[in-house]
Amino acid sequence: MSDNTTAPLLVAARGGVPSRTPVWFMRQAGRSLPEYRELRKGTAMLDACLDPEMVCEITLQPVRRHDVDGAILFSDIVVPLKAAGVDLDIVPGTGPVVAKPIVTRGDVDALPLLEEHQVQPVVDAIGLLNAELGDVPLIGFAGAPFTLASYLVEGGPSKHHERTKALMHADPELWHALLDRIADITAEFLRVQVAAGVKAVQLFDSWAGALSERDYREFVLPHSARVLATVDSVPRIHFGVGTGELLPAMREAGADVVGVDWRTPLDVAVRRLREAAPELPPPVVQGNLDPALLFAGETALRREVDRIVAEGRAAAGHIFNLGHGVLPDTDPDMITKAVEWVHRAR
Ligand SMILES: Cc1c2[nH]c(c1CCC(=O)O)Cc1[nH]c(c(CCC(=O)O)c1C)Cc1[nH]c(c(CCC(=O)O)c1C)Cc1[nH]c(c(C)c1CCC(=O)O)C2
Repeated sequence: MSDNTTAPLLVAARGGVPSRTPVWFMRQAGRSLPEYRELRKGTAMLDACLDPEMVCEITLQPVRRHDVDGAILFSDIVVPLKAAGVDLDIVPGTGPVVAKPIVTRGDVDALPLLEEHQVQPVVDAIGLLNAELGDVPLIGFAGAPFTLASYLVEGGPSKHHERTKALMHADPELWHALLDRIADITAEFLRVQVAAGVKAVQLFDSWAGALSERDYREFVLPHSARVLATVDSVPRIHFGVGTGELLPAMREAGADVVGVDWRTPLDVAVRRLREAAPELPPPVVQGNLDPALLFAGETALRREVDRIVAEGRAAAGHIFNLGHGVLPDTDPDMITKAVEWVHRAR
């Protein structure tokens, strides 16, 4: 098995010069692929996530099909909560739904911690994957404390996160106790993945963009920082949606690579990161094709790919990705083409 030290994704993540611009797509494994839909027939999402052979096969599907430079472990941000014993499910078309949302101190104290044996199927899947993947690095991931807290407090997906923000401001002590507990679970889940052999990790704080920078720094950053500090032996990617105002703070939390959504051009993101922390090494970024542009036809898509590769040159390293996940109705051939164009762009 290779140690992937020359894999373009890992070279770029360290700010080096890769042999080609590395590219992978968030949600590359999943509903855009007919072979995924076929395999998942009759198996619930969370059951699939805890079946090592299925996790291995679904993780490999986009690697075989698209020639991407990274494999993202097929799982979900709520898997460690479910494995630890939280009563929740992933409802098709809705997302994670929690049976008993968190309201009181008693609810927080009752949140279980994660024990390694509870995610043994994920450990087994990582073993199977590393035997199959060759030089393509496997990326592990977890949901960040704020995004997981939003599901636990709201009880499901939320547009405005009003219960979450109300708890944060009305009872900061309870809020910090909750995030502390979630950070323990998330940190343990990432630690287990790294020990099992993932080569990089991504911390998804998908909904952090709902916060002001002030609230992010006070109520979220210290907890995400504690999580990221536990996995400093591998490159750490930190991503959220709508986080143009938060990019320097998200880097400060301990990111080696800052994920950028499509709203902020990469050269602008790099300038913000540099200006906020001139003492740090030049920034490395990941992003940031708008997932909707995979529907725009070849001419428009190619133009966008070229623009993003050019803007990414402002960074010390650039990992090409979407600005958020692949949409379910995406034509997989457009993903394959986008990957080809990223690799050819000079
Ligand atoms: C917020 C969030 C979730 N899950 C995740 C996030 C963070 C990333 C983001 O911001 O999109 C992370 C996630 N979820 C999934 C992956 C797999 C790996 C990959 O990126 O390819 C990853 C990295 C699989 C999945 N997770 C889910 C699916 C779809 C379920 C299915 O195929 O039956 C997949 C492939 C379910 C899920 N899980 C979640 C949602 C909102 C949904 C969609 C619900 C729906 O519309 O049906 C919560």
